[in-house]
Amino acid sequence: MKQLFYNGVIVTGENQVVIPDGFMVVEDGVIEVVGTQDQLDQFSSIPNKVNLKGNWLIPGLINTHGHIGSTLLRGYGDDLPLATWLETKMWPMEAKFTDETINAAASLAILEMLKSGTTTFLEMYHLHLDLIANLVDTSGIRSCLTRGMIGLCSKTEQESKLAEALQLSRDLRKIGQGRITTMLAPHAPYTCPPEFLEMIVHEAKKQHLPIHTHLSETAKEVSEHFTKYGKRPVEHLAEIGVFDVHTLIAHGVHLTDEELDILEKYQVAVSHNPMSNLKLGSGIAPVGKMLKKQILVSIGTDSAASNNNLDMFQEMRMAALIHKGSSEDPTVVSANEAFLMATYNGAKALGFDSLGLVEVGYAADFVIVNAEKPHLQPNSHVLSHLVYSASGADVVEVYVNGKCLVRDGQCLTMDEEQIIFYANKAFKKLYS
Ligand SMILES: CSC[C@H]1O[C@@H](n2cnc3c(O)ncnc32)[C@H](O)[C@@H]1O
Ligand SMILES: [Zn+2]
Repeated sequence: MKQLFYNGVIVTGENQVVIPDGFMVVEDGVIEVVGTQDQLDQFSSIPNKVNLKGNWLIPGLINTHGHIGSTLLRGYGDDLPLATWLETKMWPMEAKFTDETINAAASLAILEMLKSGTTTFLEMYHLHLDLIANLVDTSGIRSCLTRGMIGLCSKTEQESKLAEALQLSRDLRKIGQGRITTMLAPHAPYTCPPEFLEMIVHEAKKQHLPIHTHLSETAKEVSEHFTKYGKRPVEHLAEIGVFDVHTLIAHGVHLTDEELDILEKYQVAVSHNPMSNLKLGSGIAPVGKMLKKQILVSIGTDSAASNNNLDMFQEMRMAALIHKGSSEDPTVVSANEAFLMATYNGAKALGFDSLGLVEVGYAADFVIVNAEKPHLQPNSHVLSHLVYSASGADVVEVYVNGKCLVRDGQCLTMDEEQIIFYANKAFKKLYS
């Protein structure tokens, strides 16, 4: 089906050119034409027309790191450092999770992400990934699903976790009409002994699967790693061969210049999670240095338990602001760089081809932002407003593969009232 979107402001291409009087033609989920209003006559016979009414049409946002399975732990365990938070709050609670908890948590998260303009997300989780995949399927969102593996267990258990991850990888890719991809996800070097990481690398190479892992999130974990192994985590993973396959690391807060050189050499991609890093008191990632080195930096929210929301506009804004403050240099992470990090860089980090831009030949994953909001006036500096002023609450419509998933701020594929009811019901059961 051909669709014509006209009378809009379109943010297009890798350089984020703003077309003030733009239109776009989509056919079978792919962007076919992007042009200016004066060329519109040739397309007037297309029967399915959407008047953008001067609103802004931008690429869908891409969240490259999170744990939507733990969304019901939002607000539980605030104001703690990572290790205490994981050991005394997250892990004991996650041990009580049932399929009902995961369904409620993941539905709530997908609803929140779609309504705030996220069209693709990466999930690292160890429980009921099959249920999460079904929600991806029915909601229409796009996802990279990774079965998180903690290797603090016997070799037999490690083998069974890896076997499950490989089986899930095969099965989940068949769901969601091509919208689901997978990676192998060792949780972190401090929860995955070297022999377990070697097993994972072996399979990743054999199955041509990328690797996703938490890395160097806190100073504590890095210093404990050095005491245990006599080297820093990045060197450790490089020696084990993790970076021989495409790797996306989450966080990368505590990295030396030598470690950044290694990440650059192996073209390791980074998911920058500034809000979670601030909330857990982990620190500020050296993103300015990463960008100078041409390291691919994308943006993730981490979970609602450490953020505490999944709004990629807010995350993008934080990514653009925080490095200016910490380096006392306002040129670090420009609005254009932050926007690219939240869109096209995310697509590349997750290994999706032809995704993350409003450009001919790209998947029609896009978002329409209400240009009439007071905080977006005067409405001429579109990219600046998108990064420094907008939030997910400004999103009015969301499309994935050309299919409308959110219209007038309402999700068409999910029952909001029911999801909120079940989230609170599951939450009460969990805490009773
Ligand atoms: C086994 S994969 C999921 C596992 O990761 C935990 N988690 C959530 N946020 C973080 C983080 O910032 N660093 C490390 N681990 C994290 C989550 O609670 C699950 O147990
Ligand atoms: Zn995480």
